[in-house]
Amino acid sequence: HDKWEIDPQELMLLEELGSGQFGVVRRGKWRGSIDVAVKMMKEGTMSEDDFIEEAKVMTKLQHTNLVQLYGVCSKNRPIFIVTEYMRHGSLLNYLRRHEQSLTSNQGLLLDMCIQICKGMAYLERHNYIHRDLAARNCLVGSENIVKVADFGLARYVLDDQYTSSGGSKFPIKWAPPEVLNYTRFSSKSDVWAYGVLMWEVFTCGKMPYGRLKNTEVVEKVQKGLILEKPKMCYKEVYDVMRKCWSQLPETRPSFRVLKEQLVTVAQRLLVD
Ligand SMILES: Cn1cc(-c2ccnc(-n3ncc4cc(C(C)(C)C)cc(F)c4c3=O)c2CO)cc(Nc2ccncn2)c1=O
Repeated sequence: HDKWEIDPQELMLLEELGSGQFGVVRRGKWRGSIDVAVKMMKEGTMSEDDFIEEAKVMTKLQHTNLVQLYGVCSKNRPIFIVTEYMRHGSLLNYLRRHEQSLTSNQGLLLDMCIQICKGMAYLERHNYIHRDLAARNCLVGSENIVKVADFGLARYVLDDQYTSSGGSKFPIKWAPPEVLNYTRFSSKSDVWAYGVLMWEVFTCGKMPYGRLKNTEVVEKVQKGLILEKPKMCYKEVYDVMRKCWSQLPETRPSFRVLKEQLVTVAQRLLVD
């Protein structure tokens, strides 16, 4: 019995949550009571057989700050990917919608960053690379729980506009020099993206580098230009962000080290 195979008859599909990279995603109920999100994979968007193989590994990645993959319905087409449901949707939309209340609450913003860092430190420990970490790919649940979503899925996207660094959908603004030049992904390229994600959090969802075109960002990043300190961000927090943007991957801290630094900063700031 394949543990990661879900019987579609045990699923009840409810309202649409949005349409992501691979097609429509709907809220659902699994076995009558478990809240789930169901991705219904549009044909031709993903290398399905490779993904189904990888799903066996992904279901084993379990952490409070990772959106849990419950399993797949792979016996018919389109295939369904069934995950944990997060009621407040993407972190990017959440930041933009709650900007007023969030600007005065640095403690909460820092806590969100620490939660994501914990999820990423778990992936790092398991030598698992996200490849598209950004606020749009994190989700918010009840009680300000934040989780990393869609980790590792980038490997199965068939759209070259997304996969090639020259493509229109490639996440240039979250990519370090070694990814821009050689598409060399690693946990340290995830760390660079995490620094940009921290910047997104402390600007309540602004677009990094504003209206600069991707080509201009590539040039500036390679020259060592980095994102400026968000107005409402403590200097100690910005100092951590900057470490994520070291030109050389080996000089960037690991997520394990980042988590310790952020917790220390939080303790010092929130005591005062
Ligand atoms: C689990 N989950 C997923 C989603 C949801 C909905 C639509 N598209 C997506 N997305 N978004 C982004 C995305 C990105 C990728 C990359 C390979 C990394 C490029 C691959 C995906 F497959 C998705 C996807 O499916 C999601 C994210 O997987 C929304 C939820 N929740 C809510 C709640 C309220 N309103 C809206 N959504 C939720 O709980």
